[in-house]
Amino acid sequence: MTTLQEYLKNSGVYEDLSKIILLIADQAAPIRAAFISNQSYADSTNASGEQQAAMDTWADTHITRVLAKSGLVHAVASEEQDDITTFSSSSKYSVVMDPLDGSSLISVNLCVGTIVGIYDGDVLQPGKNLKAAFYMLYGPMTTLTLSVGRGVAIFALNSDGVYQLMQDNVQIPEGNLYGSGGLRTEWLPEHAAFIADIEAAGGKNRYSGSFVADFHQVLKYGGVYAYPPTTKSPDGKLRLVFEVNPIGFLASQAGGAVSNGVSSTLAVVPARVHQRTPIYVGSRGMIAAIEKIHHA
Ligand SMILES: O=P(O)(O)OC[C@H]1O[C@](O)(COP(=O)(O)O)[C@@H](O)[C@@H]1O
Ligand SMILES: [Mg+2]
Ligand SMILES: [Mg+2]
Repeated sequence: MTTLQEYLKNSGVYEDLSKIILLIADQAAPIRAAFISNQSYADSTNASGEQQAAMDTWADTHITRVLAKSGLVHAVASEEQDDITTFSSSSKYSVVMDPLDGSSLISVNLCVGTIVGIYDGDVLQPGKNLKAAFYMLYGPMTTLTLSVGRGVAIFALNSDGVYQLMQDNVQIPEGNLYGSGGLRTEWLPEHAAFIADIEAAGGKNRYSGSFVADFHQVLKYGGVYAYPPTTKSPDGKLRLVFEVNPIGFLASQAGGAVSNGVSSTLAVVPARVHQRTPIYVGSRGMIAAIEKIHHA
């Protein structure tokens, strides 16, 4: 059995970066334990104007507090915080996070997760500069899907509270599952044509309302997750910094791709911490197909 600690050591990851990854990964257990007493939806909204779930703020406060105490990072940018939080630390690392992704599913006990990216330097960097990207997925198992720039590995938290390696060198196969956000009546013609082509080829709709869960299915089975531009929201719904970059980095490390429908989002330099972007992420063939439609 290879543990997360051993994987990081064998991958030659710098000690301080490993410590940050291990520290955040270890918050999966307290986050899972908090669900039962944080089922409500607060009357507060986040910087994206979305109603916050009690678990959104609980996970955000908890992880931020743990990172502050550790002295291991100099800044955190969170989906649930208006501004970047800075710490008096000499660390060169900063963290971007969606502390709880899939918030609408908390009260129906479906799969949600925590998405994290780690930079050397500040947080407003393109996703291709990430030094680590990972997500914890709170499902039947607690899993951690991670890349430190040497491919993608999946770990599961075992009964001893140790993350054990389940799969290394994960590769996204070509596949035709699709999950698409947005109201069908608000899709733009290019997206509608893309989905129609997938369905005509026998593609199945797999969309749960949790980006991190839907992506994990695409990572394993192939296909595409999309939150497209719509007539009401030309930039789609997901945030570039906290959601699209870490997951897009993982997809690219697993032989897949990420795009805004026209080109890769990994090269985009974020102008604002909460900026949204349309996203298509998954099998290379799927991303090539949507970009071909836009370039036609
Ligand atoms: O309810 P919609 O519009 O389908 O949006 C669902 C999408 O929104 C999200 O819940 C946004 O993430 P948060 O839950 O972190 O806000 C994604 O996880 C999910 O894919
Ligand atoms: Mg999210
Ligand atoms: Mg969230």
